[in-house]
Amino acid sequence: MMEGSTQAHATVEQLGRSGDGMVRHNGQVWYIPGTLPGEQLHLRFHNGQVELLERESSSAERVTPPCSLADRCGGCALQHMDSTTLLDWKKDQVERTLTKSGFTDLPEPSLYQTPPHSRQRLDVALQRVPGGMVLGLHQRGGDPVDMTECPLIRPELLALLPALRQCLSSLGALTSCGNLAINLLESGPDLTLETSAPLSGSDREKLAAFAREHHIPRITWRPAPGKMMETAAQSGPVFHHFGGVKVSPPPASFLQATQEGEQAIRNAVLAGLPPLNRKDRIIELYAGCGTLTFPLAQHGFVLAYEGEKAAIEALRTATHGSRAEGFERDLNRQPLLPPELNQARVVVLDPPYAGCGKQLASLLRSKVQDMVYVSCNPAALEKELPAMKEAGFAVLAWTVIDQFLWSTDVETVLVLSRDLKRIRKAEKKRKG
Ligand SMILES: C[S@@+](CC[C@H](N)C(=O)[O-])C[C@H]1O[C@@H](n2cnc3c(N)ncnc32)[C@H](O)[C@@H]1O
Repeated sequence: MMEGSTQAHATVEQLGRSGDGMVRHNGQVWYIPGTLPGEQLHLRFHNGQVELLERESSSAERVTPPCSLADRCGGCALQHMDSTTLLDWKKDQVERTLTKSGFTDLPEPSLYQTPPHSRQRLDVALQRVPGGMVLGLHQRGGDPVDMTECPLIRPELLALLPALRQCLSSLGALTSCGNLAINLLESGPDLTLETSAPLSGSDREKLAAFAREHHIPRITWRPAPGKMMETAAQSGPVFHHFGGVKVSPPPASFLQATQEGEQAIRNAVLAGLPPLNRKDRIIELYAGCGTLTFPLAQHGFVLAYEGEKAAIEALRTATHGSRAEGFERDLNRQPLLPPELNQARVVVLDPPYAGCGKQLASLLRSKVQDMVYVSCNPAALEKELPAMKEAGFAVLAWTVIDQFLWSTDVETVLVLSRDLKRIRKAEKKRKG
């Protein structure tokens, strides 16, 4: 045995937020990737690190990962867990967050899990290696793993990867590493490429030929995240429908990860609206380019706010003839104020991963009685829910959507109200 190293046996108590099994040793907490609650482990502790020597028992919830890259690729932390148990684990996380924030006596949640082969949005790292190009997700804290298979993504995306890899490895602009975002839109895959050096004329010709051959309507290039984008190749129009309305999403725009998840979110949001007249105003915050706006516009008049210029421009262009109006606004710098919010019969919000920041306080100070909150991050919810409880809101319904299968991410739709009549009605319905 090496100096300073000790060995011990421990049982995994629970999964941590990153999906790793948690054990205790000498009063300290350790996380072991690839292990599940109840499993007994033989561990070695050395230099402040833990090493799994042997998994001595297997949980009944353990399954064989469907992907041979599962132990390396950073995309899926929990492929070794039965997916029904995984959905339950995600539900428990949200439930714990709600109860911790004071929302007890909760209604039964609705649960939804997206199937394999459904991911329509992909963000992959590119790395030049001797003889070719690696295209894939990073291993945890390491290099990208070549995506030679993936049971998560849509089959048409997987089928495109070999030709894409070949095309990208022929580009002079990819001297070392880069990034590629793909949104699979109705018009076809929409590609946004970042490269380590500028695109040459010959690179552009190669991308244009690739776009024509593989029916890729648009390939956009930018030198780095946040930098100006330019179209590198365009072989046709770019479009997608949201709630029956045709939108032309900008490059690298936000798109829900799967169509099935998008539909589950939309259904939960629409089911959570209070009774509305068509004249009633719905204020939608963080609207993107209209995923929820146009379905909502069939129930009331939507005032949609979004901070990203290109996204709100796409939304505004598509609003002609619909019952929605779009506004560009950075809701952190310039949150909607109570007098603006008070005109809404209901507020629907779908903030980014970090949550809704400064916007929340003014929302809670307003007279708004009903909200539908879409969250992709229980940790952000944990920060924000206590203030909602304090401001008198009750949870009328909650839906947990496992849109990111085999990962630890979880999407939640919360229907919140402080309208006592509506709360009582919902309670009566639930209990009686
Ligand atoms: C989770 S996405 C939801 C988008 C849309 N609801 C959908 O389902 O496609 C969050 C959106 O918030 C926008 N956003 C992020 N920070 C913002 C801010 N400070 N002000 C306004 N919008 C912001 C992003 O551009 C993104 O479109």
